Amino acid sequence: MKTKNNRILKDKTFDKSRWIQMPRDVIAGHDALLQLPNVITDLGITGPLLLLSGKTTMQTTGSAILRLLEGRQVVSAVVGEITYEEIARIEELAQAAGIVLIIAAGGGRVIDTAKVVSYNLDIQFISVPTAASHDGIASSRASVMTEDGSVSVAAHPPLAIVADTGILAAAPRRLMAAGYADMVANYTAVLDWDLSKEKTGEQVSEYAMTLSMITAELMVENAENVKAFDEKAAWIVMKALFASGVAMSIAGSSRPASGGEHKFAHMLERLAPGKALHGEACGIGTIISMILHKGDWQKIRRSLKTIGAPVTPKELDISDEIVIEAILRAKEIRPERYTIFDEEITRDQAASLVAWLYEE
Ligand SMILES: NC(=O)C1=CN([C@@H]2O[C@H](COP(=O)(O)OP(=O)(O)OC[C@H]3O[C@@H](n4cnc5c(N)ncnc54)[C@H](O)[C@@H]3O)[C@@H](O)[C@H]2O)C=CC1
Ligand SMILES: O=C(CO)COP(=O)(O)O
Ligand SMILES: [Zn+2]
Repeated sequence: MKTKNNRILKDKTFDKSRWIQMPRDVIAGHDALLQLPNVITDLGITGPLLLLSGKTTMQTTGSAILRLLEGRQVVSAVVGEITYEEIARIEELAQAAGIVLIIAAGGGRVIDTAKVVSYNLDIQFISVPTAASHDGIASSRASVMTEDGSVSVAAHPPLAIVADTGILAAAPRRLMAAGYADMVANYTAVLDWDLSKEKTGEQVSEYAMTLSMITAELMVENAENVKAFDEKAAWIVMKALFASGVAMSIAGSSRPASGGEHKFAHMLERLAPGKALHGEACGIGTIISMILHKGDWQKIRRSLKTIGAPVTPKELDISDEIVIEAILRAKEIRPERYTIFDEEITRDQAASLVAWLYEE
């Protein structure tokens, strides 16, 4: 792994200064993908490119990108699960081909993989989301699956984002509903950060908290518009996903967008792999967390129901027992991150929390 001077600076903790990294170019809207060649030219990048995509998305957006970049040297690779092994495989490929820029076209896992490889090899990357399913599109953090569960690691934010609302609107509706739920999760993520400040003295960023909270509020206010799952809806959700990513970059951690509801979601993914999309699990975690915080959980539940995101384990084909287990074991994920799930919850309490999910 290369260690450049700027990496040393970036990783160093300064008492009185902060290093915030943000994307430089953001191109969003109808047919935005067609601008990709211009974006690369604008960035002044010449040399071999690496296109990363998923199994499905390589055949659609990935292929379209290869056509758009005809005449340039492009190596392509399909990314699987996001694990350290997979990251190492892509790093070897990038180094062997002398790659100067990565283009990540896919869902959250593809983009997170590119982010980590970009950071580790000090190569820039462009984020081309194919689904409005997560708020990692712009953030400088990545979530990596390990044997001990999900870990949040330092990564590069994209140098540019090319978000084509036509592509996002054409993706399965379930994906945009998941992105919506990942945003609604910001409500309880912020409440947990505040709770941790009170209980553990953790430092918070008021700016990051406010920005994160606004994105959640905008989602709830726009539930009826998002429900259409058209390009306008993609635009609304995309803007919020972007802003939430910026909140994470300001904070220098995923804290403003990931609290106990995310710890629950990561545990659920471990206990019932492949059943729920990340955002879907976070949505259910948010309802549970809001009940624990004694906040307006019905508002969260109503808004998720409006856009068709799941609000019960049954809708995800997951048993109530597994969800109870995920509530009780959420604290095992990132124990250093204090949230309401780290307070004492008995099995009976967890069971009644799950029962509340089914209440009309
Ligand atoms: N770094 C960060 O700040 C964040 C990272 N994440 C991470 O992102 C991941 C979740 O992202 P997701 O996109 O939900 O998961 P994902 O990357 O697994 O994608 C979900 C599914 O959607 C498919 N898909 C994507 N675009 C499609 C399209 N246009 N048409 C048809 N199928 C399409 C993918 O092939 C995949 O099967 C998790 O690993 C999560 O931890 C989530 C939020 C923030
Ligand atoms: O998913 C996130 C925000 O939506 C952040 O990811 P982590 O929960 O892995 O920190
Ligand atoms: Zn999330």
